[in-house]
Amino acid sequence: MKEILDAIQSPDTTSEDFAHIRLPESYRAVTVHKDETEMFAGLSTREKDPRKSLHLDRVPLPELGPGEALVAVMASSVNYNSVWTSIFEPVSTFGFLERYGRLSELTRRHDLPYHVIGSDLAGVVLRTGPGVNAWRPGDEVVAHCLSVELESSDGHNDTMLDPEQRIWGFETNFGGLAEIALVKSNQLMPKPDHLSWEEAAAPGLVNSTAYRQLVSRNGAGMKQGDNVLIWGASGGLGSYATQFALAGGANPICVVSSEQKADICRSMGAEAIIDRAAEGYRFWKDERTQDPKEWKRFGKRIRELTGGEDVDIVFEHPGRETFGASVYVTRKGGTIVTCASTSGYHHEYDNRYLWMSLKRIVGSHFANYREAWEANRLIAKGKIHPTLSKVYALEDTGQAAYDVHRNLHQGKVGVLCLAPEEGLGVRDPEMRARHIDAINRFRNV
Ligand SMILES: C/C=C/C(=O)SCCNC(=O)CCNC(=O)[C@H](O)C(C)(C)COP(=O)(O)OP(=O)(O)OC[C@H]1O[C@@H](n2cnc3c(N)ncnc32)[C@H](O)[C@@H]1OP(=O)(O)O
Ligand SMILES: NC(=O)C1=CN([C@@H]2O[C@H](COP(=O)(O)OP(=O)(O)OC[C@H]3O[C@@H](n4cnc5c(N)ncnc54)[C@H](OP(=O)(O)O)[C@@H]3O)[C@@H](O)[C@H]2O)C=CC1
Repeated sequence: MKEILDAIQSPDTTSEDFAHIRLPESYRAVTVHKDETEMFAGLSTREKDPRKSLHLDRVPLPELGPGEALVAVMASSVNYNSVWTSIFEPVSTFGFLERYGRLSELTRRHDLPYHVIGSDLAGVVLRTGPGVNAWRPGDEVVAHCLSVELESSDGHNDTMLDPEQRIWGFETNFGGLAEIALVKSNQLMPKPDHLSWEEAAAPGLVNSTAYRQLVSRNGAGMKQGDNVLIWGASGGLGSYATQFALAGGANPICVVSSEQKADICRSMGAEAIIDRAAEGYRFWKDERTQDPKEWKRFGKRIRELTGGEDVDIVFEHPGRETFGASVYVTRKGGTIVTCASTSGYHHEYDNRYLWMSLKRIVGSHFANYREAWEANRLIAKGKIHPTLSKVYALEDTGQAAYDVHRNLHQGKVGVLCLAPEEGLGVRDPEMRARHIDAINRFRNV
């Protein structure tokens, strides 16, 4: 591994050198174990501790197949899907690996008693498999997390609709929280030159998801002037949704749960901010009963902030706890676009407010290659910035996932994999200098 790291850090290493570099037989990777899927049985979601289930193991290097690439991972980031994996909710990810393993001889590699997790990376291509022409050893890359087979016609208008669509490092093995990752070559995109490895690894999954959910015509198709209600506006998804709304001439109404988070939203340029903790909204009276008076109080607050207007788009992901309110506060003809259900996946809302006011609920999930590419291009052009707050060592990934699970973090939490320290990998210092305040906005807050 030292030879690989030295090659990456030397400016003189050629693609040819990378192509001939010796690959190790094994590498260090963050895993969950199949024989531990019941370890949290009987505990509440909150009590399930990722620090107990995430392991740093040495695992064998997988064989490289056609259309694939092995990438030396310099840095990765924690996504909420890794939290779900680590607490074995809503289902154990080993079911995904078993199902994928049944597909073909090649996919059988993924069905193992351990799952190498992680759905983001920034690093360097080490080897490419047969049929890969667009990428070469030595290319500095980030990887998006859409894995598709594309053997069916269904996915050929929009690859997210492929019946064999999977999220890499969640529904496939050999993910990015490791020293080496296995990806399909159509997951690769150029690493933005002005960012360090850990900064480049931070946006990927959430930036692409927020782009499809909010900006793309496959999602809400946001336009200039739209009022956009953004739940968790300083979190992983929300910190990018807020930037897209501002950059696209829309008006974000940012919901957060502390004054500190409100300050971060202000520093991004948002003006309309609701501190849900300070204002004490209780959309549910008890486990089964919602309180429409609270939806109305929330809607009034939005109208105060917008000069009397309701929201065109709700950027939804908390799910059960907020969904009834989200449907209520959307304007006539508006859109509730949802990609998750962090607080519970059985939603309840009053359907009269949906049909009588001609509102739409749109489901959105990750992004196709083109959408991920467009989202990454905006990062590379310095129009949208990483929201990295804190960086952990690979061996501390359990703590990093714990922070995200307990909502102790801001923006994104990074993980150094092969990178020995933060700040490496910047290839365009001039451009970086122009954007340094925005790049560092979330650091250490
Ligand atoms: C990028 C980051 C993203 C995120 O972070 S998202 C958040 C994390 N993700 C999650 O929380 C989602 C985790 N996944 C799940 O919970 C489950 O994954 C799903 C609920 C999404 C799906 O569950 P399943 O059991 O895989 O699907 P089924 O459809 O209930 O069962 C599969 C069997 O049911 C058959 N079936 C499907 N549709 C129908 C139908 N309409 N009528 C009859 N049968 C149907 C299939 O064919 C198949 O059958 P056969 O088992 O024999 O292969
Ligand atoms: N389908 C897809 O493609 C994707 C789905 N996801 C899913 O989206 C969800 C959020 O992911 P991500 O943004 O990265 O996570 P984060 O934890 O980084 O951010 C979520 C934010 O939501 C807010 N929040 C949490 N719980 C509640 C609640 N009960 N009510 C209101 N607000 C709440 C919090 O902000 P605050 O406390 O400040 O209000 C928090 O910062 C996860 O479930 C994840 O799995 C993520 C990416 C892609």
